[in-house]
Amino acid sequence: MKICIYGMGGMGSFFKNFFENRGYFVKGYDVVKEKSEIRLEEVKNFDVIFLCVPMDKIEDAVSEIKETADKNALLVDIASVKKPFVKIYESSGFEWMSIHPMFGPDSEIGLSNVIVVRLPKDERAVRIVEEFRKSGAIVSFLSLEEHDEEMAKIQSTSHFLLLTLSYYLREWFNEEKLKILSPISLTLIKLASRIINQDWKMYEYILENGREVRKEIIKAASEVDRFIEEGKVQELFDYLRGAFKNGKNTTIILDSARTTLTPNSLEELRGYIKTVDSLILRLIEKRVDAGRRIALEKMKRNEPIEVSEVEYFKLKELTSKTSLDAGSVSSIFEEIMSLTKAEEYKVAGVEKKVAVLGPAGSFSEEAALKLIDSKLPLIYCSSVEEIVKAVESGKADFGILPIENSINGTVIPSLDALLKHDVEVFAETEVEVNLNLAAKKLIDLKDVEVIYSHPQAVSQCMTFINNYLPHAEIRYTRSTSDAVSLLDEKSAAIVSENAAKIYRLQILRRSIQDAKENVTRFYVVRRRGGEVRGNVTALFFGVEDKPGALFSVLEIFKRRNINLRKLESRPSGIKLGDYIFFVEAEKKLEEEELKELKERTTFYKVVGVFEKIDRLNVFISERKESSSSEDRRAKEA
Ligand SMILES: NC(=O)c1ccc[n+]([C@@H]2O[C@H](COP(=O)([O-])OP(=O)(O)OC[C@H]3O[C@@H](n4cnc5c(N)ncnc54)[C@H](O)[C@@H]3O)[C@@H](O)[C@H]2O)c1
Ligand SMILES: O=C(O)C(=O)C[C@]1(C(=O)O)C=C[C@@H](O)C=C1
Repeated sequence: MKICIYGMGGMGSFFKNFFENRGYFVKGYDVVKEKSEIRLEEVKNFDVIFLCVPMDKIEDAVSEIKETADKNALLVDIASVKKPFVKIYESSGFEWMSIHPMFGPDSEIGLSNVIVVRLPKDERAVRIVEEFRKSGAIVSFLSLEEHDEEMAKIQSTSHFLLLTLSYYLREWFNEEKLKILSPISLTLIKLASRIINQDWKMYEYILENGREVRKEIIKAASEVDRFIEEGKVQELFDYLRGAFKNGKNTTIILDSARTTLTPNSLEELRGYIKTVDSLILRLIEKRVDAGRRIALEKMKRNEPIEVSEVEYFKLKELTSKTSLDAGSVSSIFEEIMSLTKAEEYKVAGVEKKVAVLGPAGSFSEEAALKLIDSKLPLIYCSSVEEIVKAVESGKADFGILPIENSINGTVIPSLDALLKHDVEVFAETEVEVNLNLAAKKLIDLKDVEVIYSHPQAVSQCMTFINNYLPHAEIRYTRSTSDAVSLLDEKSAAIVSENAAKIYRLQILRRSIQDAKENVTRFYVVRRRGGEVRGNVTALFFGVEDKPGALFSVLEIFKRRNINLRKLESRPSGIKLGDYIFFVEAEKKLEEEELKELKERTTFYKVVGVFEKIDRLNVFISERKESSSSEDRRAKEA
């Protein structure tokens, strides 16, 4: 979906950033050359046109668009009132949708209201609404007539009252008066100034739309006056409380109004910073509170607490909005997000975090689910090295990495990461691997032009591919579930059943792996220093480059009657032909054996002594037993 923003003023720039940050191709056109990124003729290359010109320019803009744009383009109207423009859109020949963003260009989308006034049966329109919803906006629906009626009550009233207030105070008010204002009057005056200093034409449309309402307000003012004159203020308050119940949480509004002032002396500047600091603190508390509620929702949905893509895009968006040093701004928000996550983990009862290979639907996730039964503690990493690093740095308490598959053998990147980094293998588990060919829709195998998957998964399915998909091109991805994001109508992915379910794919063929008995073994790693259990030792060692060097090490195991489950060699990375060996010895090696190893090797590194496990405790003890206690906790909170 290519989006053209037609009119790159306040709202136009807002929508350009909004869609660009969500990965869309967006370009802006404006009559003012400096603001324009494309020429008018290029508007024809776009399939959605957001009309962001002032209301008095809508008619001209639609005529211009009619001359140039593709007739299949979708027009998006964002005007503040609707009735005056319906005919223009209806006669334009374009499909059109109409929304009203109930916020200004300087606002944040989260919890902002977006009113959908006309939603055609068009995939693009639905997608636009979905983007708002996904960004935390509150989306409501009103008909065209209802919209203008409601806007008279909503916008015409507040603008009329603020204009009336400033009109009344016009001769009295000056900057000196700021020193004696109350927080409420300061807030109102600041809001009035905001309106007065914007484009009057937009307000003219809005105020005109509220002709009846204005008369009613004047009447209401004299009724309120009568209550006061007759000594019935309590009655007035009681009466109004019926409708306006909640006055809490308003201190932040009043304190924020003070941050719009300009301090002068050093003392005032320090006072200003104090107010800002306390606002930041209160806002962080509110943010953490929202995180706690998110955690409850994640518990219900069994979703991980940590969502690194959300964090990544958040930091990207935040740093793009400021001229402050991007690194410092990122660090501050990373810290704030850590605090939020720590509280989320507390609410969910997660004591230990677990790094797995992502994204969701990978076999590593399946191994984790087998051991933990919950996705809450999972941190999805994009490579096995990232898993090991997460454990090494303390970001995760445990890491689950594939070490060996019954068909493909050793997972080399896992070995390399274990050699390079300092973590301890303390457990292992096995997962049966069932691979399926899946696509976005049910298609014939002969129509599959591309197959996406992880190299290991592909090599496990070569017989099937050679027999049924010899014509298809194979493209490798970082994980089986990563393949899903690349799918189009003519491609298929080799994925787990879990991934097919998560990503709503159609399974074209089940169990396509060569050997029906297909098992992957996973290591569970932690930082060094935990209690040692089990009787298999995993270790690396190096030997001198001379005849019999490897034999002399293996001789130790033979003589001591220690069976080796595994023997792998990896290039040392120092010079060609120089190798490092990895073994799994079926014994917890003792001092004596290690001493002998030391004598016959150039180096050795024990990566762990491990046992087979089928549970991994990661929740605080009281929560461990059942998911019904999880439900209870969610309800209590
Ligand atoms: N500003 C708000 O708070 C707000 C809130 C909700 C909805 N809206 C609606 O958004 C629309 C735009 O408002 P705004 O505040 O962004 O206006 P704006 O004045 O900030 O920007 C309008 C832009 O349109 C350009 N323009 C004018 N005529 C043009 C033409 N014929 N072709 C191409 N570009 C042209 C101008 O150069 C300017 O850059 C209006 O319909 C308004 O009702 C505004
Ligand atoms: O958006 C969420 O899912 C949150 O839990 C909030 C939040 C955050 O602090 O911003 C915290 C954890 C996630 O990793 C992403 C974001």
